[in-house]
Amino acid sequence: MPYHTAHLPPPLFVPRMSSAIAFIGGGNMAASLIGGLIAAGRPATELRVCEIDADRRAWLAQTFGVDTFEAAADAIAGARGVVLAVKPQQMRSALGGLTIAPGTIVVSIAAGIRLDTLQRWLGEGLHYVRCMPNTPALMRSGITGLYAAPTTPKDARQLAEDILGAVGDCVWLEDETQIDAVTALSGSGPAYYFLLTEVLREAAAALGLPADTAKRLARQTFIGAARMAETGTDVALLRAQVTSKGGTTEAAVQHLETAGLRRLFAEALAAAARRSAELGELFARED
Ligand SMILES: NC(=O)C1=CN([C@@H]2O[C@H](COP(=O)(O)OP(=O)(O)OC[C@H]3O[C@@H](n4cnc5c(N)ncnc54)[C@H](O)[C@@H]3O)[C@@H](O)[C@H]2O)C=CC1
Ligand SMILES: O=C(O)[C@@H]1CCC=N1
Repeated sequence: MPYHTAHLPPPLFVPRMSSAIAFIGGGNMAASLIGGLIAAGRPATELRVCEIDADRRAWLAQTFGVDTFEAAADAIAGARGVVLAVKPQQMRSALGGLTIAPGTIVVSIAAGIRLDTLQRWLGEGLHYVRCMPNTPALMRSGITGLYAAPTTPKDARQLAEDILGAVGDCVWLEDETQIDAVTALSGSGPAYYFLLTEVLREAAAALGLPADTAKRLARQTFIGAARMAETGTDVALLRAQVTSKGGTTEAAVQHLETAGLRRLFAEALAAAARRSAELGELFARED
């Protein structure tokens, strides 16, 4: 001890608040989030991933320069935030026997797993945020619905928003049950869009266009239309601008309306929301 400090008491140990974020599950959604966080300026050294698949671990380490672990306990040690990013059906076993330090922020992106279930599995003393992102997160064009109980501290909400905000927009929800509707709309939504693209290109091919040409036209039409919607102009107005009185669009739209397109989508979204709630019930019954 240097001479001039010899008479002083030893310094108090003040633990430095870790800024590390650990992912449990390093699949598609985790990779999108990790890519987004790194692009947003978070050092790869602050990110760790627990992934059971060895090839995937190697890919994650090579692609992002993050530390990877086979055991969740090693990945989460000292982390400030833990992102739960395994499939819902894999969650229970991924979290089995895991003890997360009190005060840690737990951000779940799993479909259909309620906060009360997570709390029962992982215990109290943690700060939970439930999120529903979507796959355009890969292009940093995602949108995520987030919910946290009113008592959740601001810094926990902020960390969740930093993570999901790195890959797109964030929308806070007032009630956890709204996550079911978010899952039905934006969570599953990219699939509806891709399905519509498939349906349109098949229909155009049936009208006599070469398959490749139909594919190109269908894809670019949606991309172009999405860019127009991105300006913020109401899509109903954009639709009206395409729809000439007595013209071709009117003929098609009238057919879709009469055939019950709106009802079909209302039923489809209701089915997705119902499934999300059902999964919530199923997982709530798991020990
Ligand atoms: N794919 C989507 O459109 C969306 C998915 N989600 C949610 O995101 C979560 C992840 O989904 P994806 O990335 O699509 O799945 P994924 O299958 O690509 O990734 C899951 C990863 O977890 C790994 N894994 C499985 N068990 C593990 C364990 N015990 N410990 C460590 N790693 C383990 C798997 O090897 C895999 O790499 C799911 O809960 C899903 O509900 C949320 C929004 C959209
Ligand atoms: O299909 C699913 O269950 C997940 C949730 C939203 C998108 N994919």
